[in-house]
Amino acid sequence: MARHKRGRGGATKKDTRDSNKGGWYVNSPADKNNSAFDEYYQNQGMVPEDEWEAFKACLQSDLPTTFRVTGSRAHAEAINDLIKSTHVPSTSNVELDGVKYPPPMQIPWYPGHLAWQISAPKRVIRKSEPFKKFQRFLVGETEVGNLSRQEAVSMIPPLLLDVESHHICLDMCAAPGSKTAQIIEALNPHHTFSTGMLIANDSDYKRTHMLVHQTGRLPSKGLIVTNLDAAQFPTIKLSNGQPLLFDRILADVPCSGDGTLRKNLEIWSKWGAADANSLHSLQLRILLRAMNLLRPGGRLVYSTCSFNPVEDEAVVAAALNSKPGFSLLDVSTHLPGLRRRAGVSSWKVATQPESGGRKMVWYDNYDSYREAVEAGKERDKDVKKGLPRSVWPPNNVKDLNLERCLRLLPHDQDTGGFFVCVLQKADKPQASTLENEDSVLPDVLPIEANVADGSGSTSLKRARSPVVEEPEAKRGKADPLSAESTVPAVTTGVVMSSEGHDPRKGKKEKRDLGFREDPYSYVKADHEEIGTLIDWFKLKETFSRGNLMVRNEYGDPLRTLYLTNDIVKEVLENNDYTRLRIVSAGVKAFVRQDSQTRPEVVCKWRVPSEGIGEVVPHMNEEEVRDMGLEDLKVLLEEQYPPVERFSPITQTLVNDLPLGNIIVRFKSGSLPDGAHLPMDLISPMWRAKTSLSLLIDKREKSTLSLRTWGEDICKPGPPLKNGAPREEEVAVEVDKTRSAEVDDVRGVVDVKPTLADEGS
Ligand SMILES: C[S@@+](CC[C@H](N)C(=O)[O-])C[C@H]1O[C@@H](n2cnc3c(N)ncnc32)[C@H](O)[C@@H]1O
Repeated sequence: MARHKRGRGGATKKDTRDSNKGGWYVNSPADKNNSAFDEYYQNQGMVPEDEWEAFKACLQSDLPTTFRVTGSRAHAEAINDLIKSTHVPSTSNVELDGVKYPPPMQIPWYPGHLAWQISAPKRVIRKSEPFKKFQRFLVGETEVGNLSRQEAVSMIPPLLLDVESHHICLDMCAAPGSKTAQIIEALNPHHTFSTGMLIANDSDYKRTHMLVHQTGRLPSKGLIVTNLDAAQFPTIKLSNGQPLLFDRILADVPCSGDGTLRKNLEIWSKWGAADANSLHSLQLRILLRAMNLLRPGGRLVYSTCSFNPVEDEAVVAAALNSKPGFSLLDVSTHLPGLRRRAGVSSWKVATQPESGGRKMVWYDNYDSYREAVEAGKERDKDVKKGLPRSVWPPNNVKDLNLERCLRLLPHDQDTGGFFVCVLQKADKPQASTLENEDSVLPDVLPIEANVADGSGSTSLKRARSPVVEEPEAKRGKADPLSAESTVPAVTTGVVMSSEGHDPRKGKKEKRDLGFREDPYSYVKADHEEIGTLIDWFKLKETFSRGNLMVRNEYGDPLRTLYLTNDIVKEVLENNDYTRLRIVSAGVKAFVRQDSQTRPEVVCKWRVPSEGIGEVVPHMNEEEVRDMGLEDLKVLLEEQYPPVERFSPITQTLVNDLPLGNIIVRFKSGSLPDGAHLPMDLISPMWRAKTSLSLLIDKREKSTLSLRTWGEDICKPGPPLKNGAPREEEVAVEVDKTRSAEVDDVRGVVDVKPTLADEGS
């Protein structure tokens, strides 16, 4: 693959000049320049000539920080109001070295004005006290899931997906999960019980744990995280034997990422035409698989953070031509206030062959490219494998309504660059739907003849042998383009024997023995432990006691009980979890409090803070105990305050309570010391023999304190004695449970998003 030489830690000017034989200077990231990039996009014409300077200048400038107030929380509005009433005024008159900087501004096109942009540069944020305070607020609220740092343009695809609470959704390339979070929010709007599901998938195992981490801030009983190649996403079976089809699919595919040049500076030096060319096939295979998995009438959003038509319109055009019954949806009236450019219907294709000194070579069409390949002007391996015909505009390109695609150019609204479009599947099932899809050739064999024959026909033949360049780095072990790589149906389930023997079929199904996650099984609804916690928390009939799941083969409630909804249960019970490569499912609803071995503790389970939203709505109202803001102060100031430290009302209340986990509500209000709790707060608390403690971790406590008192009033807890927690040290147990989550993920502890991922 023709590429610019890449320095290990970022190429220096000298390095790159030395490596440059044909006059293609690759600059250091600091230069924010790449002449190949300029030539390529100036030739594409999608940035009008008279806007080139503005486009380029914007790309070379720093990207503003943007974030969203998460929408599924009842208190999203309260948090938004807090920003408006406290932080906007406090940052309104910031001046540094004679320059005035604006306060955070609401992004005009984001629904409910729940998204914000900070234009002040990082240097100013670091130096100015009001911005520093705002930054601390942002970090804390992001940790607890009230805010999500995300690039503005990256917020668009989930908004166009139009998710409702009953939808069955698939996020095919989901990590690190900023769009996944938006889909979860849309599935769980304020105060409604969602019956929908989201499968968030990524082919990179480590990155699926970023997803688990990210979605842990927005717990949902309708969530499954999987680790599969999206282009071969398996057919999921339902209990009636039918395949599961999705109402909504997001294909936010891997891409060359030149739309992120403002924050991923290393792309300046690495950029080359070959990257987009090599990604085209994978992107197309992912999109085609998504189309097969969509239900008739369903909606599919395809997006990239690349400007390149080869990764954008070319993929969409080839997909539309290959699958009848799909059309591009006109979303021009959606998201008013968002400045967007129409998708293009003509584009050019270039390569940068090494033999030509990496000079850009333009090909008008597939045939001229093949001639060059045969004449030895391109790479030797291109004789067998090279660019597919689908990277060029098809002859019927004008019939495809590609202008309905959206391209976001940075200088329009001071954002990153992005491409997005919405595909709608016709209501009536078409010939190539899921039922027969598994038996046909893999989706992206290069597409022959008809597209380029001028007929304008949407029917396509498959070529006999693949002529598709596949990015080596992205390719899995099995070549997905080979005829053997049909998409496997997942038919064995957790109900079957561990050997994967399917009694219905009388044949053995292969399991993925290399997949090292623990199994999933449901605890019997009449299990004694379930009965104990139903009695203890006074859970009503509305609580689905049959939907508590554990991570062991036998359904034993040993350490953690996860709650799922019915559709997730159906998927888990009818499909082999190793074939689906399920990394996590549901929400952590109950955790065993093992240090509490006293006989007086009737129920040894507690609700972790992530389970509160799913458990509390099913409790009898009187089981949620009210406490005052002054009690909250005591609980934050001390880790295990003795009962005598609390208000007389609270002392009377707890004296009547047995030992164990109780759920408390602190009413919104104010204190004479200036504290203000803007919304009711429901939290798990442990009633020990002589003390009380909040069952939330230190970071959550600090954030709560910052929000309510404007400062961190939490004091550090006492050190452990020989590692053994005392009865009062329950809060330490809370943190230990978090490390147990790391055990669950089997050694994958590197879950921090990289710079490139942030807000992608
Ligand atoms: C652009 S990022 C997705 C960003 C994500 N949607 C978000 O909003 O946070 C592309 C992701 O695709 C994943 N990926 C690459 N090849 C894939 C494949 N064949 N199947 C599924 N995921 C893939 C990468 O690991 C990467 O996490």
